[in-house]
Amino acid sequence: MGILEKISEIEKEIARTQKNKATEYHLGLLKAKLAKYRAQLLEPSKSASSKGEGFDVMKSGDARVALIGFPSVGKSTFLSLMTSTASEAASYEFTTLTCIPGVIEYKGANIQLLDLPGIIEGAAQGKGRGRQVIAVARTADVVIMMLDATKGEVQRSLLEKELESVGIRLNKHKPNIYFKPKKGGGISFNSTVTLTQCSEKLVQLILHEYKIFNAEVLFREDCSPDEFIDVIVGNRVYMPCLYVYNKIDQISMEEVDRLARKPNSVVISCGMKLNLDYLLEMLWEYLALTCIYTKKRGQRPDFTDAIILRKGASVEHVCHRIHRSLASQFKYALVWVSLWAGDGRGACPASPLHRAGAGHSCCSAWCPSSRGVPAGPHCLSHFGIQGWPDHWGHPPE
Ligand SMILES: Nc1nc2c(ncn2[C@@H]2O[C@H](COP(=O)(O)OP(=O)(O)OP(=O)(O)O)[C@@H](O)[C@H]2O)c(=O)[nH]1
Ligand SMILES: [K+]
Ligand SMILES: [Mg+2]
Repeated sequence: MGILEKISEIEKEIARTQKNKATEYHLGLLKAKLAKYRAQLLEPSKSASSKGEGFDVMKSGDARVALIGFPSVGKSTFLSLMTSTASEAASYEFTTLTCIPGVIEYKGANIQLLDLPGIIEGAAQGKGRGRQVIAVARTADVVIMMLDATKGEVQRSLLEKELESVGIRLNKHKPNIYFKPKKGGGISFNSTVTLTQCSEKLVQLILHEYKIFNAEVLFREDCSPDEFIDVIVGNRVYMPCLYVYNKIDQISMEEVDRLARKPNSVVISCGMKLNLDYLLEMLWEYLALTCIYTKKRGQRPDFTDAIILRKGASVEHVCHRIHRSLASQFKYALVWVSLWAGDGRGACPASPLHRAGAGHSCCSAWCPSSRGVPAGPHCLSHFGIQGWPDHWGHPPE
């Protein structure tokens, strides 16, 4: 039996096994087996590596964002709109066949945006260019999962499943489990919290499946067996993901409202340039970047020249960015925190959007001020608005 068949056998068995106390160990074991086969599947075969051609785009700028989605959801249209790079867009599927990089300039940062071929169900197993696309996704700082607002929710769960199956964990944090394989001494198991999903016995069974008989395990969080397996397997990528529903010009305002309220989601129309500036703000937040400006005594900082670092960066990081030898001779720093730069939301004078005075006249977030009140056209910010769907009524002033 091939690996694909083994995987599908196990998946079927998991599906038909009722989840209860009596089957807990059996299910745990099945999941461990499944993770093992999937890992085998992803081991680069010699023939597959040669197919990576054209996808080896150099990382550049302050951060990298990958566009993942089914064919014809508007990924290339989006790249052409947000960057100075043109990527061919057309109404037929698989217009884009390779990875096309562009640069978004925002708040003084250069964000590399990667347009990629559409992926389909089975991508992780090598259908279409799925494997290469997913390999690129793993190198990104944030994934934008672009979805067609006119199509059903199933596209979202299918894509999530594809990414899950290759070890990409979306909007999840690394499980707080300490795990250290040892040379001897058996398995020592401890937890600092009450566990409701895993037990010592289950942990042992799973470890044995991986032929690990000596290890130290400490649960600091009430994790599931899947999360524990992730820790053993190791090479998981924990990545922020923004779900972007495009083509909202084609759906009703009620539907737009429903989609916009989903977690980690933004609604846009590339065709009519709706809500793109809000998307940029969200992207900035998900990238967790921060602008740092240096200033001379008695002078204002130069807001057009930022040092871009990840949030949480220290003064030492800043020193290293300025010059390699600075940190070792460093004495002290005066640090100001500016409110508009601090939360990444306010009007940043360095933002090309704000400087150009584009849009942003109405509330940019999805109606944070009108909880419970149905959303309307006033909730959408514009990015040089290019039309307005008639079926939404009057556009905002
Ligand atoms: N109505 C509407 N059409 C859009 C919008 N954005 C893109 N399109 C159209 O959708 C079609 C597909 O756009 P592409 O940008 O080629 O989509 P893609 O995701 O790059 O497609 P592949 O490269 O084939 O995977 C084109 O005909 C676009 O004009 C939008 O906001 N509204
Ligand atoms: K297309
Ligand atoms: Mg495309």
